[in-house]
This record gives sequence, C-alpha cells and structure tokens, in this order.
Amino acid sequence: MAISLDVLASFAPFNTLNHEYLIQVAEKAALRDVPKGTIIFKRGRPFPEKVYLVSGTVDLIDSAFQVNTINPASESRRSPLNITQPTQVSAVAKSDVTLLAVDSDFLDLVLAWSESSDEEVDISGVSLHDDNDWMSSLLQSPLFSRLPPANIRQLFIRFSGQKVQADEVVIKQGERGDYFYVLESGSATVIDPAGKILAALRPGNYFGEEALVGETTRNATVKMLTPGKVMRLNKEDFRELLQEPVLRYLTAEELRNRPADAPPYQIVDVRLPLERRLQAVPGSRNIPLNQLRNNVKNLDFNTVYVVTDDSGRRCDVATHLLSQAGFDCYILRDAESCYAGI
Ligand SMILES: Nc1ncnc2c1ncn2[C@@H]1O[C@@H]2COP(=O)(O)O[C@H]2[C@H]1O
Repeated sequence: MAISLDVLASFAPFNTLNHEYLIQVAEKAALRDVPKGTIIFKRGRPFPEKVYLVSGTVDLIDSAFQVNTINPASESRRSPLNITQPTQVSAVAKSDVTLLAVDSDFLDLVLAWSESSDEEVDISGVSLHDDNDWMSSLLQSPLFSRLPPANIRQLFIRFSGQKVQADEVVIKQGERGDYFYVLESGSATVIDPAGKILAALRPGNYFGEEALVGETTRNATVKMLTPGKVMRLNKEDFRELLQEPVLRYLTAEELRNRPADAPPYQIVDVRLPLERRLQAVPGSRNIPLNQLRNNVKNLDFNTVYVVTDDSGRRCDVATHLLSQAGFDCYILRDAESCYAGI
C-alpha cells in the first residue's frame, strides 16, 4: 500500500524533511495492517524498524505494567512507538491497527543525508527518479572534457555495466581498489569511516579513482541509496585511458622559462606539515592531500597549480583531483633538486 506524503509528514522526524527526502522515505516505508491482540514488539528486544501508529489503538506496556494507550488523537503518536533501541515498552494492538514501519538504518541514513546537506553537501537535483543523461553529464565534467576523443570511444567500449541494489556497498573503505566507477542510474552516498556523509552521487558522477591513482586502499565507502546501475572500468584500462592522459609534467627549467605573459602559477606541496619541516620547495603552498578536496573552493581558476613530486603517489592523486575540479595543473618533476630554489 502506498503512503501519502501528507501522512508521512505528520510524523516526527519526517515533518522536518524536505519534499525530496520525503519521497525517498515514502518509497521505503511500509504500511502494515495488524489484527487486534497482536504483540507488535516486545520490551527489551532489538527491533529493526521504527514503527508509527496510523490508525487504531495500541497499548504500550512498561516494566511496571503501566499502560499508556495511544490512538490517532494522542499527541505522542507523532513519535515512533519504539523511540528507544532496545525499546522500554511492549506494544500490543488493542484494536485492528495500521502501522507505518521504516527501516531504522535507512532512516538514519536519510536524516544524516538531509542534515549534512545543510552544511556542505549539495544534493540539489538528486532524486529517486533522476533520469539525467549520465553520459552527457560525464562528458561535460572537467576530467572527461579534456580527454582525446579516441580515449573516450575506447572508454565506452571497455566499460562494463553492473546492476546494483538499494543499500548495496559498491566500494568499501579500507579495501584495495580494482575498479573505477561511473553511476549510470540511481543515487549513492560517499561515507567516511566515522559514518559522515561526504557527498551525494547522481547519474554521471564517477568515483573510486583515488585508490587507483594513489595505489592505496579506498578512502571512503560508497553505498547505493536506491537501486541503480554502475559502469565500471578495470584498473589497467583506467590507467591507460584516464590517468596517464590527465597527468602532465613540468621541470624546474620549464617553469623558469615560462613566457612573461603566461598565467601565474602556484607550487603546491601535498605532504604533511611534519614532512615539510626539514625541506620544501621555497614558496610552495602546503595543502596536505587529505585537505585538498575541501580546499579546492579556495583555489583560483586563473592560476596554474604545480604539485611537487616529493610526496610519491600523493602528487598523482592531487593532480587528478585538481584536474577533476577543472584546474590547470602539472606535476613538478624532481622537486627535491629545487629545495634551494627554482
Ligand atoms: N569528499 C569526497 N567527496 C566526493 N567523493 C569522495 C570524497 N572522498 C572520497 N570520495 C570518493 O570515494 C571513493 C572511495 O574510493 P577511492 O578512495 O578509490 O576514491 C574515492 C573517491 O572517488
């Protein structure tokens, strides 16, 4: 049975969600008819769903056998019958009742998503039914718009499609990376090890490049929010078609001999401050790699960014991230020979 958004919004915390999230919850919520006399849940037992009363009467019975009767006129029916986990009360249907049930983990995810969107994650335009042309948004991204047409043709030949379920973990933080992904349909979230939502992904967005470029483990988990489809490319194809063509190099000599009318450049060192303490290229700006994504908004599109190669594979990842964000960037070869000055 489908649930109307008005009914959903009469319960807390759904009343705080915007229309887009309400649709997401409505897709996942279930209306359940329960006959009189049914024990809906038992005190002290974990219960995987949050349950709300839509119609009928329910008795909530606590450990002292005190009974709190809830009906649609009760103010407290706006909250879940099982507020705490595990619950402090047992719930018994005193009449035939209709319940609204929402998976607790899913509810947490949607709430976190909606809260984080107030801060930094732009989720505008993401919806369950986002039929954006994933291919055209992919091709318009700064990274892909720089690729030679022959590479793009090859990419589409070598991509393989994979259907994914809602809640499926496509990438697990800490695992080794074998594939690069593009979201063809559906929506997904990028989640850090502490469970914080870092980004919302929509069709045409790509992910999973950092572990491949840096030859490290996955730095976040990517989990589907809805069913959908991903296109994936194996590590070798990614390297040949997407990584090598994007990385560009400069030597100190080329930097010194840049024409006077060339745009200004900024040398960037993505090592940790501790690593720079002894030696660094004079005039370089320190943006440790783990802070680069958050700092791109403070960079200038009229400046050329030159990342020093003394950070090992981190400079490749940094250059890749800067290219993705649309910056003109290079790797400075043999940066260690420039510690006395360029
Ligand atoms: N802050 C972020 N915003 C968007 N995507 C991210 C963020 N952090 C990590 N990712 C993506 O999540 C992926 C996890 O696997 P990788 O480390 O291979 O590559 C990572 C990026 O593609």
